[in-house]
Amino acid sequence: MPDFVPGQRWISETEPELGLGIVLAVEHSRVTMLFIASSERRTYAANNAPLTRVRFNPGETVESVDGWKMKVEAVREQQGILTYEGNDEDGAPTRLEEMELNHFLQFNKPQDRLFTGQLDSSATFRLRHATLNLLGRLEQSEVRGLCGGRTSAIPHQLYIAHEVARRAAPRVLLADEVGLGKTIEAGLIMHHQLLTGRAERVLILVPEPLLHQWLVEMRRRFNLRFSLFDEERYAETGEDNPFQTEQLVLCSLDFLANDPRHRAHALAAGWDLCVVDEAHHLEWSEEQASPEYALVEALGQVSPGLLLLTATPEQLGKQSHFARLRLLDPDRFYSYERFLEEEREYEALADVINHLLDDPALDLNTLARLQALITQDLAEETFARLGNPATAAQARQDLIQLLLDRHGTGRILFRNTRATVQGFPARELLGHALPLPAAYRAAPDDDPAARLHPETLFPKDAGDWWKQDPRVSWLTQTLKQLRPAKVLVICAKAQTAIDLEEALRVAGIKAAAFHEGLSIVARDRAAAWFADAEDGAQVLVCSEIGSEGRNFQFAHHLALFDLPLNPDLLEQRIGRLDRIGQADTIRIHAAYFEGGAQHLLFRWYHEGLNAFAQPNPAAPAVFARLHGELIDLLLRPDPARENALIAEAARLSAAIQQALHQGRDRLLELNSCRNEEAGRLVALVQAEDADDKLWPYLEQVFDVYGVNVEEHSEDCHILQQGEHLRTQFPELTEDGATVTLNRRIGLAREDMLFLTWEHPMVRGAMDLIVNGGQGNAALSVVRHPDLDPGQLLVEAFYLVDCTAPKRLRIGRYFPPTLLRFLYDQTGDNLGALPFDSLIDQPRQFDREQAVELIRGQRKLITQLLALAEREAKAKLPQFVAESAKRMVDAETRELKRMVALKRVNPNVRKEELERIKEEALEMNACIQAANLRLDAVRVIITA
Ligand SMILES: Nc1ncnc2c1ncn2[C@@H]1O[C@H](COP(=O)(O)OP(=O)(O)OP(=O)(O)O)[C@@H](O)[C@H]1O
Repeated sequence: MPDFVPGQRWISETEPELGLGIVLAVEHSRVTMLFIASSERRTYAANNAPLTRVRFNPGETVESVDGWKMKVEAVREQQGILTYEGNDEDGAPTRLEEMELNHFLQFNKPQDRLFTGQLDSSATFRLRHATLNLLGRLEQSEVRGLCGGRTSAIPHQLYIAHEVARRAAPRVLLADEVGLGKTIEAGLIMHHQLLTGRAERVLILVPEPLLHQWLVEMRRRFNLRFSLFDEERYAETGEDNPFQTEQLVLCSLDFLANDPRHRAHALAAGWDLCVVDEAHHLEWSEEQASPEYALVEALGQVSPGLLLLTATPEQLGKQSHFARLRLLDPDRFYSYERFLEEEREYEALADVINHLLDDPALDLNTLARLQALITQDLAEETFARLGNPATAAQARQDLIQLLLDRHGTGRILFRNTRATVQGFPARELLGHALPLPAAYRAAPDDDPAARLHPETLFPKDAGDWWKQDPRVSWLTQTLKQLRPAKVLVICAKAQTAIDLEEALRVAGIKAAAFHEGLSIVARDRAAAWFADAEDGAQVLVCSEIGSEGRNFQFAHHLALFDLPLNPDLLEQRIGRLDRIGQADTIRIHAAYFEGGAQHLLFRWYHEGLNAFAQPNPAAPAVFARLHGELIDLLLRPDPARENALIAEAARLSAAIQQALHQGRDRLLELNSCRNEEAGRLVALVQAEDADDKLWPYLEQVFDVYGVNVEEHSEDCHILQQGEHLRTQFPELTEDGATVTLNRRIGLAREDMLFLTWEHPMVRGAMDLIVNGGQGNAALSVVRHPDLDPGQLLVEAFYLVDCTAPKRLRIGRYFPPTLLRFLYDQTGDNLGALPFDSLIDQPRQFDREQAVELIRGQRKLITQLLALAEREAKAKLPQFVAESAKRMVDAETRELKRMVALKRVNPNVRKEELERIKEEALEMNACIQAANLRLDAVRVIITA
C-alpha cells in the first residue's frame, strides 16, 4: 500500500481532467482526495487507488498556485512531503512546498499519461508518428510554402519566391513587367515566411483603390486573412495602438503617410515583413523625399523584411529608382554617383558572367577581368577553387552569385519580361484617325496636357463637349460593333471618364465609370459589375488610376480614348488586359486627332517606340533623352521635325535595347530567373501535387477526430462534422465543406477548399495532434516475424529541439528532428525493425487490465526509457556539431560580404559587423544548449 500523507499531491489515473489532487485524510485504509481545480472530492481504498504520486524532477519547471514558475534544482522530502528548491523566472533562488503547486496542472507528457493510465489507441499513436514524420519531411521540402496557394506553378514566379522566401529577412524589389504576377510572388513569399515562422507580423501597403483586390487575392489564393485598416476600423479598436491588435494588416499607403498618429502607431507596432505595392509612387530626389518615401524608409528601418513591388521602377526617374534600392540595402546602394558609374560597367560585368555560365574553359583574358572585378570582394579562395576540376563548377556558381550581389543591381532586384517569360498572347493595334474639331484648335501653346486632352478646355457654356467630340461617336460605334464583347476604356482624367459614361449611357451602352472621385466601395462595385459575365456592364470607363494594378484579363479589347505622355503609363494601361490569364489576342483601339499633338504621340509610340505591340524596356530612357523635343513639337507642330524625331526615337530605342540586352537587362535576366532551376522547382511542385499520401493521411485524421467524409466527384469530397466530433476541427464549420486535392479543380472551383499539406485545415489538424498530446502514450499488441510472442517492448520517440529567441530564427540551422528507439525487456536494441513492420493486432484485454499491466511494469518501462534517453543524449552532440557548422558557415559568408562591402562603402557601420558576430555567438550558445524531449512512448506486447 502506498504511503499516503495529508498534503501530498496525486493525480487520478482514470480522471486526469480533475487536475492535481491533494491528500485530505487517510483513515481506515481509505484515502480522501480533494481536487481543488474541479471542486471534487473522492475517497478511494488506499491499497488499490487509481492514483499516481506527483513528483517533479530536477530540470523540470513547476508552477505555483499564484502563477509564478520555478525551475527545479533539488527535491527534498520530509515526513513524506516534498519541497522543491530552485530558481524563479528572474533567476532568484526560491522554494515551493508541494501543497503550494498549481491545482490546475495537467499531465500531458508521455510518461505522465502512460503511468496515469491515459492510454491512446494504436491508430492514434500511429497517426502521431505519421504526423511528426510528415512535419519533418515538409519542413525540409524545398518548395515549402510554395505549393499551398491556389495558383498555377509558373516558373519565373516560383524561382523568385524560392530565391527570396528562404532569406531570413528578405528585402527585394519585385519589378516584373506589368501583369506577370508580382502580387502572386509577394503572396508566395509571405505564405512561405508565415508558414515557416520566419515572419509572424506582416503589413501590406497599397494604393487605396487596390485594397479590396489585395484583401481578396490573399484570402482566396493563399488563405491569408489580412485585416483591412481604414478610418473606421482604426477608430473601432479602442486600443492604444490599433495595429497591435492584428498580425496581418492591410492598409493604404496614404492612410499612414499623411496622418502623423497612424504613422507613429504603425512604426511602433513591430513588423517582420512590410510589403509596398506600386512602389513607383515613392518619390525621392536628393533635395526632397515624399512623405510616402519617408514613411517606407522609416518602416524599412524597423522591419527586417521589406518587399517593394512595381512594374515600372523608373517611372519617376532613375534617382527615385536608386532611392528605392537604397531603401532595401543601404549598404550596397549608398551613392547615386557610384550607382550610375556601376551601370556603365554592366556590359563588361554581364560579359564575364556569360563566360562563367557558358564557357567550358575560361581564357586568360576573362580570368584577368574576373580577378580585377573581385579585388575588393574577399573572394581569393573562391577564385582559387576555379583551378581545381573538382571544385570548379561550384566556384563558378559562387562567383556568379557574388558578382550579381556586389556589382549588378544585386540580388535585390527581380525583373522578368514578356520577352523571357514568353507564352503571352499577341497585341493588335487598331488606330483611328479623326478630324480635329474646330473647338479644339485654340488650345494654348504652353500646356501639352491641354493639347493631349482638349476636352478639358471645352467652354462650359458651349454645351456638353462629348456631343461634339468625334472620338465619342467613334467610341460609341466601336463599342456597338464589338457588342457583346467586354471593352475597357481608359482616358487620362476623372472628369472625362464621368462624362464618357454619361455619353455611353445616353447611347444605350451598359457602361460603368471608375475613377478617383468614387469611394472604394463604389469602385469595387463598378469593377465587379464589369467582370460579371452574364448581366454585367459591357464597358468600364477608367481614368488613369483605373489602369493601375487591376485585373481585367477577362476582356480582350482596350480602347484608348487618349494617350499618356509617360511610356510607363501606356504599359500600365495595356497591362490591365495583357496579364497572366489572358487567353486571346489583345486588340488595342486608339483614337487620335489627325495632324495634331495626339497624332504625333500616337506615331511616337507606334513608329518610334513600337510600344503598342510589346513593352519596350528602352522607352523610359528614350523619353528622358528626347522629352524636350517631343514636348516642343506637341505644342508647335512641324512635320519635318516630327519625322526626324520619330526616326531618332526608333534609332535610339534600338541602340538602347541592344545595350540593355548586353548589360543591365542581361544581368537582370540572370538574377530574375534561371530556367533550369525554375523548371526544377515546377517539377517539385508537380511532384508534391502528384504525391498521393495526403488523402489517406487525412482519412485517418478524420476517422480519429470524428469528421464524416462523403464522395463528391473525382478528387473531390464533402466533409461534415460527425456526431462524435472530438473537438472543434480546424476550418470546418457546421455547414461542412467541399474539398478538392486537385490543383486544376482548385483553380477553377473557388467554392471548394483546395487542400494541400499547407492548407490551414491540414496544418491545424497536424498541430492539434502534435500539441494536444494526442497519441503520445499507447499500449499495443503487435506481430512481427522476428519477434517471439509474449515479449514486452518499449518504443520511444525523442524530439531534438533547440530553443532560441524568435528573432534568431534558429530553425534554419537547427530544424526539430525525431529520433526513434525500440528495446525489448532485456534492454536489447531493436531499432533496426522499421516502425511499419510492427503489425497491430487486436487487444485481448480491456482498459483496466491495460492500466494494471503498465503499472505492474512501471519499473522496467522507466528503465528502458532511461536507456533510450541515454542513447538519444549520445546522439545529441552530432546534431549540435552539424548545426553549429551550418550556422557558422552561413554567418561567415554574411560577415565576409559585409566586410567586402565596407571596403568600398564607408557607410557600412562597424556595429553592423559586430551585430552579426554577436548574433552568431548567441546562436551558438543556443545550439550548444539544444535539448531532448520525449515526445511519445508506446508499450508493446508481442503476439
Ligand atoms: N501563378 C498564378 N496562378 C494563377 N493566376 C495567376 C498566377 N500569377 C498571376 N495570376 C493572375 O494574373 C494576374 C496578374 O497577376 P498580378 O496581379 O500578380 O500581376 P502584377 O505583376 O502584380 O500586375 P501589375 O503590374 O498590374 O500590378 C492576376 O489576375 C493574377 O491573379
